[in-house]
Amino acid sequence: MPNRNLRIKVCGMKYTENIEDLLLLQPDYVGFIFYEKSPRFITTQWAVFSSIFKQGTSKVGVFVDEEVEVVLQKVTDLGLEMVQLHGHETPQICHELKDSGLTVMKAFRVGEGFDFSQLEEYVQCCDFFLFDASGANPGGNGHRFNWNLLQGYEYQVPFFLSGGIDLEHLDEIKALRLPQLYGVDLNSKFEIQPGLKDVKRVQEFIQKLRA
Ligand SMILES: O=C(O)c1ccccc1NCC(=O)[C@H](O)[C@H](O)COP(=O)(O)O
Repeated sequence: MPNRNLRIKVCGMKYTENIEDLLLLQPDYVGFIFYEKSPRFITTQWAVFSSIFKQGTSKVGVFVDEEVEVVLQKVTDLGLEMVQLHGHETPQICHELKDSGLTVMKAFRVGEGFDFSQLEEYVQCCDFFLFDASGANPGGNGHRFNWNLLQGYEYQVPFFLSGGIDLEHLDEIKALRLPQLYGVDLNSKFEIQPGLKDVKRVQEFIQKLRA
């Protein structure tokens, strides 16, 4: 069976009109970067954003080694449905966030020699994992990693595939046979500039993935 039902997360959105255009495509998740060093760091007034979201698309806050209190405050203020932790957050931090009722996704950078057993202590406290590539920044590097390495993943926690995903990878993604693969995460390869997505290219990806 081809991977037609994969969820779509579009990450690093920044501009109101661009978000409105994207929402017409009904992505499952839209990610906002709350990491000041990222060129996708969200600076637009959130009040504008929160009013344009429709049912069916979840707002994801992406944090890097942020204080739990700060994360929780953002969740409350902005109505985030999920938090994506992209730093060195411990299982304890994930537990704290999950115990407060949040959906938690922990990101890991996968490369040669990646030890999947380190995920064991995250299994109980994460709803999702996100597998990304390494790079100079904690995320949004536009690099792919060797997806064959994911054959070594043996836990039940569903995961998002991430890292440099582009239109040219569609066939390969559809052909992946990874039982826990839940969704794909699109970011820099679909950008006109950091934080501004080429919505037509995202649309092409979604249509072709579902076709
Ligand atoms: O996108 C960022 O600038 C970013 C910065 C710091 C932490 C996480 C970040 N992005 C998180 C994501 O979920 C990205 O979509 C993921 O890293 C893949 O990005 P890309 O390689 O550009 O497709």
